[in-house]
Amino acid sequence: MPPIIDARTVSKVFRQRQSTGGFSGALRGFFAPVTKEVRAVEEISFAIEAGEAVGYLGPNGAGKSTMIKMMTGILAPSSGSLSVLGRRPIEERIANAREIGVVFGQRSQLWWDLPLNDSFDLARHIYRLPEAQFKASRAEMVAMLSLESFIDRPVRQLSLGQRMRAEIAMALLHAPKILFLDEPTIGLDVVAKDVVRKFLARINRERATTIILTTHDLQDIEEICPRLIMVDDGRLLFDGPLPALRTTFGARRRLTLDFSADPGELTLDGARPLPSEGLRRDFEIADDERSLIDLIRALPAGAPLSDARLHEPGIEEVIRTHYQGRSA
Ligand SMILES: Nc1ncnc2c1ncn2[C@@H]1O[C@H](COP(=O)(O)OP(=O)(O)OP(=O)(O)O)[C@@H](O)[C@H]1O
Repeated sequence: MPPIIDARTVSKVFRQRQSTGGFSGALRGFFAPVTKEVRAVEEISFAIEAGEAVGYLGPNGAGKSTMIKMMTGILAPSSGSLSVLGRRPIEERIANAREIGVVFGQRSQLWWDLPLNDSFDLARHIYRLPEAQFKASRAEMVAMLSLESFIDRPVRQLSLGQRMRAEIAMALLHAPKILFLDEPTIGLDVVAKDVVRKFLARINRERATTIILTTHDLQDIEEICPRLIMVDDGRLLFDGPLPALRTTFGARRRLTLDFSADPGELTLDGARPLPSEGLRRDFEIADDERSLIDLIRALPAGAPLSDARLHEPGIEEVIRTHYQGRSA
C-alpha cells in the first residue's frame, strides 16, 4: 500500500513585505514594495502510513502550520511533491476535504451563536451525509466525548475544554481517514488535556484514523503519537519513534551519588564529572548499557556512599538541550 501521506522535498517560500519606515517609506513601499523571502518549509520529506499517529513538533516559526496547511490543501507548495490519499491536496481540494478532518486550535469551525447541535447539522449538509450515518456518527461522538450536557447550548457559552471536544467531534462526523490537529491542547487545563489526549489515542486505535498533530506539548506526543517528526527553521531534524530521540541527539544519562562523608576527588571509569556541591557528586555517563550496580561497583572500595540515582533525560530535556545548543 502506498503511504497515505507522501511528502518529497516539499518547500514553501513566502514573500514578506518589508516596512521601510515613515510616510515617505510607506509611499515608496506602496509603489515599489521591498520584499524578503521567508523559507518556511525547506525540502521536507516523509511518508506516513494509514493508521499512524504522528506528532509534528518544533519551536515557534519552525514551519509546522505551513506544512499542515499544505497537507490540507490551503496552501500550495513552492516546490517538491506532496500527495495526501493519492491526491495533490491543493489541486483536488474538495475531494481531499471529504476525506480529512481538520482542527485548528485557534480557528473554530463551529457557529458561535448557534447551539452546538446546529453546527453538527450543518456538517451533515456540507458533507452530504446520509441521515442514518450522520445520526450514528453524532451519537458516537456525543457518547465518546461526553457532549450531552451542552449540545443544546450556543457555542459561545462553552468552556475552552468543552469547545475543543466539540471541535474534534465536528471534524470527525464525516468519519475522515486522516485527522489533522494544530495545537489541540493549547490553553486547556490538565483535566481537559487528558480527556482530549485519551480520546485521540482511542480513535486512532479503534477507528484506525490517521492522526497528524502539531504541538508544543511533549505530553501530547508521549500519550498519542508513537512517531515524532521534529522540525526547526523549516528543516527536518528528526523522524522516528520517540525513544530514539535521546540516542539521536546524544543525550547522556546522569549519575548522582550522595555520600555520608566527603569522598574527596572521585574518578569513575566512563563517567565525566559534572560540577557538584557538598557531599553530592554528579557524573555524565557515556555508555548507555551500564547499570546502576555496575557504576557503584566501579567506586573506590570503602567510599562512604549513602544514596545513588541514575537519571534518564526526559524527551523534554533532550529537546531543550538541543535548542539551547543551537541558539547559543
Ligand atoms: N502567509 C504568510 N506570509 C508570509 N510569511 C508567513 C506566512 N505564514 C507563515 N509565514 C512565516 O513562515 C514561517 C513559519 O511559520 P509557521 O506558522 O508555519 O510556523 P509554526 O511552526 O506553525 O509556528 P507557531 O508554533 O508559532 O505556530 C514563519 O517565519 C512565519 O512568519
